[in-house]
Amino acid sequence: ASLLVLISGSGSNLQAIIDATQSGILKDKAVVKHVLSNRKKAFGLERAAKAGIPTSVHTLLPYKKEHGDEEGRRLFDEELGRQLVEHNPSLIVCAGWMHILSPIVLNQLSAHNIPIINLHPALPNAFNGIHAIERAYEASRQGKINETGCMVHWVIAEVDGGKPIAIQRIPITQDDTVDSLEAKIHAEEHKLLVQAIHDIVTGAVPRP
Ligand SMILES: N[C@@H]1O[C@H](COP(=O)(O)O)[C@@H](O)[C@H]1O
Repeated sequence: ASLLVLISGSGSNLQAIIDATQSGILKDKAVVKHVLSNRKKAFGLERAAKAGIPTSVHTLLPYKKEHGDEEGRRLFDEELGRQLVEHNPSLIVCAGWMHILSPIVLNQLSAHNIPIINLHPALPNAFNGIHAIERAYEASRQGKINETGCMVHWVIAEVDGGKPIAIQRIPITQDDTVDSLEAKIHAEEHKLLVQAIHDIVTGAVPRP
């Protein structure tokens, strides 16, 4: 199976996928065909280059500058969808991709039957959107929750709202700090994402 990975930052989850395709559970089952970032400075691009994986950068700002916010975003999304379809991967993986995928992009992908998944550092419908780890930590300090987690889900237009594929619950302890909680979540994410990709490309998890 060919994977196209979307990133915006450090790429530690991309690295977990690359390692798994080279010597882990994805060996001979999947390859990372291309890495696309919406940020030029994303360290994940260096990780991909080091692994010999083709990369590209597609940024929103030039579109906004030339066409204004709304039209710029629409044209950015249309071009993003066109590029993703052109690569024609078996599966698109959002691994730390921080741009909301609009129906403009998702409709192009479903028209070409290309499935897309996302990784989110919280449990389903608990802390959708940004700063999920910090918000979970704050809620735990207020005694509202004592666990959080991470999930891999199918992408739909509702941010982090798609059907979960895999979930990992993570306890929040009294002596946790935001940093220790973040470290716990990232460690689990690396395993959960690789396992979810494995289960999709081997057919253990049916496509939506
Ligand atoms: N959306 C969130 O962004 C983070 C990306 O980490 P990295 O893969 O860039 O290290 C992950 O925690 C992911 O859940």
